[in-house]
Amino acid sequence: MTLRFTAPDDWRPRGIDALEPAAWTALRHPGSTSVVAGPGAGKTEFLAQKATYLLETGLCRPPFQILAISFKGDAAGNLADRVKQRCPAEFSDRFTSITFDAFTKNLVDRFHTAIPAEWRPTKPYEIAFWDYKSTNYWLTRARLAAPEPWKAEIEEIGPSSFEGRTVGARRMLVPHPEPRSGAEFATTRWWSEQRGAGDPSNLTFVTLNRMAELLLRSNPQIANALRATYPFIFVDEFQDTTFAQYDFLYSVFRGSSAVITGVGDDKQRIMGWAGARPDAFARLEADFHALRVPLLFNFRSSPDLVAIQHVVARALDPSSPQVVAKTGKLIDGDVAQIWNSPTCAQETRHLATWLASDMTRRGRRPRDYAILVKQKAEAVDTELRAPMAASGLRIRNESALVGKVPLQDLLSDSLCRLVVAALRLGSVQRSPAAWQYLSAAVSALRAIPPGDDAADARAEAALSRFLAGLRKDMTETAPSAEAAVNIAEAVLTFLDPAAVQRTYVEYGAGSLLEIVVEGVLQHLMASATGVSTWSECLDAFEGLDQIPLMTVHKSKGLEYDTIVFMGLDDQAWWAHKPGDKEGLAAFFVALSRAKQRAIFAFCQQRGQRSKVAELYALLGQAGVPEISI
Ligand SMILES: Nc1ncnc2c1ncn2[C@@H]1O[C@H](COP(=O)(O)OP(=O)(O)OP(=O)(O)O)[C@@H](O)[C@H]1O
Repeated sequence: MTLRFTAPDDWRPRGIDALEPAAWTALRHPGSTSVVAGPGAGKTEFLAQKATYLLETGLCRPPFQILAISFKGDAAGNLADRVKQRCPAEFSDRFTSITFDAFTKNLVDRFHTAIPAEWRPTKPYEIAFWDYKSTNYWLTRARLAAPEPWKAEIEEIGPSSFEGRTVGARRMLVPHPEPRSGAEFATTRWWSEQRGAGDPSNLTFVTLNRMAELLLRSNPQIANALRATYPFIFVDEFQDTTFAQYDFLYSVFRGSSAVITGVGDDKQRIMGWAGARPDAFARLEADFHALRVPLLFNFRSSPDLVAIQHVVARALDPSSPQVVAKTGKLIDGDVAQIWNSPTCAQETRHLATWLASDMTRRGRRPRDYAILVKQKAEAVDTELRAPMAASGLRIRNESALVGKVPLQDLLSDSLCRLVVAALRLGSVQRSPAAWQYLSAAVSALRAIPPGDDAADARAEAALSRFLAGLRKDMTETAPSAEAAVNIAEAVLTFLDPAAVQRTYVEYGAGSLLEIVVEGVLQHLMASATGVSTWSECLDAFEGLDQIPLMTVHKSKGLEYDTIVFMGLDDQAWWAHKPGDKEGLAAFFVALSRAKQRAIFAFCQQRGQRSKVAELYALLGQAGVPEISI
């Protein structure tokens, strides 16, 4: 098929009215760019437009591709969807949107035998997730095993930052030198144990990042192939780039003709504990000669909320520019409030009744709201269930793990979305969006070349036959955990896991697919229990009528009409110290998820507010009223 390209000067944004002038500068700049902009500036949208521009103008022409790297699966999926909506398939199929972890894992899986033997893991290997407690225990053991002079240094290493900072900042070398410090001793031991202590190897994603960097450093021909495939690299949320991830980009693309576009906001840097570099943008500008372009619009929040955000933004960075709100205010009364309640029972009861009445009064859906917490979403989940139920509402903890995968990540996973689309089509006669999504995916899974209409028609006919059978089964069988497993397995067999693995780059040859399948089955079984129709089961699966509850960290990149931040007190913010930028940034992230309204709930029974006094002072400075509940 011959592609028709648009002349760059004639190209216009797709799906939105316009781009702000600075966004045009960043879009057209031929070299690397660092696009720094506040919340709601449309950074993700900018990447979707830039991808469309490069593909449709032929500045990125076949066989070259764009590699877009995000940190979370839902962000990667969201960006891929936006590009698909904005540009035709013959262009968008050269846009790869993937998480950093999936990308590096995929390289390790594909080129396993090219990893130097000293560090090569078993095949297959397991994915390891370490929590605070077990990392702490591991560090204690490492300290006891360490030579005397290094024990004190290892004792100083914090369990939360060990992987991100200590391990992530070091390269795997061949031959690996003898450690010269406590940090090197602990790092080498960490890798050696993950690789070799058991069979199979048990690797964390940071270790996989490091192995991928080693793989490419030791195999210039693979690195060259990667550079030749992807002349354009996008990185979303660039402020969260870890030492390990930045070093991967540096090692592979520095000195090549690769054009890197990093977008992000230093004021939303809340991943320092996980190893995010404090100087990611500065490094991009120095190492890749990136042009810095600030964006100055906010498309998300109403003007009054943007004014409150600006007070917090200035506390984080006194040079923060005043941004222009492009969305109007749609509510009456305060756009932000602090609620002060004497007891937890009083607070949760008030919240539930207020949510129910606000939803009715404004004709809003549960998913227009989000309850945010600093941590321990499970505890708030337990506390809120009964009062919410009494008001006819349900909440769901999106941070909860389903098997090995957080619910939020599961729902945005490609395979999970395909299963849901098929089950939706099995439970109702018509769902054009689900059909379109599924039939396009089936065509990709069956590897049908673009333009082969006869093969497409055959694949569609097979899909229709499969769905007719599925619909019959779902009509004849009432939802139950057992029935849910049976129908999900039928869908998975039809999709063909091997084809899924070949088609979706994130699954590579490793265990992610199994983790997702296990999560889908487990969550579907739970959703099929206590409902009378399959549609209700799928609504429960997707949480359509449930108010999401999540940590601030999980809320990054998302937006809601109204956010309620619960637990703005010393107890929930136990680690916060006045002046701590990362805590203030978390507060800023929470506040800036709101389109129309932000509520901060303080309960006297939960804790004091001396450590967090500065956050209340900022709200006071911004004119946010405090209401007694
Ligand atoms: N040029 C534009 N015109 C109209 N709406 C836009 C434009 N760009 C973005 N939007 C909308 O504004 C909202 C915020 O965009 P987006 O999520 O891309 O912001 P962001 O900069 O990534 O925000 P954050 O850093 O807070 O996650 C979205 O609803 C998006 O659809």
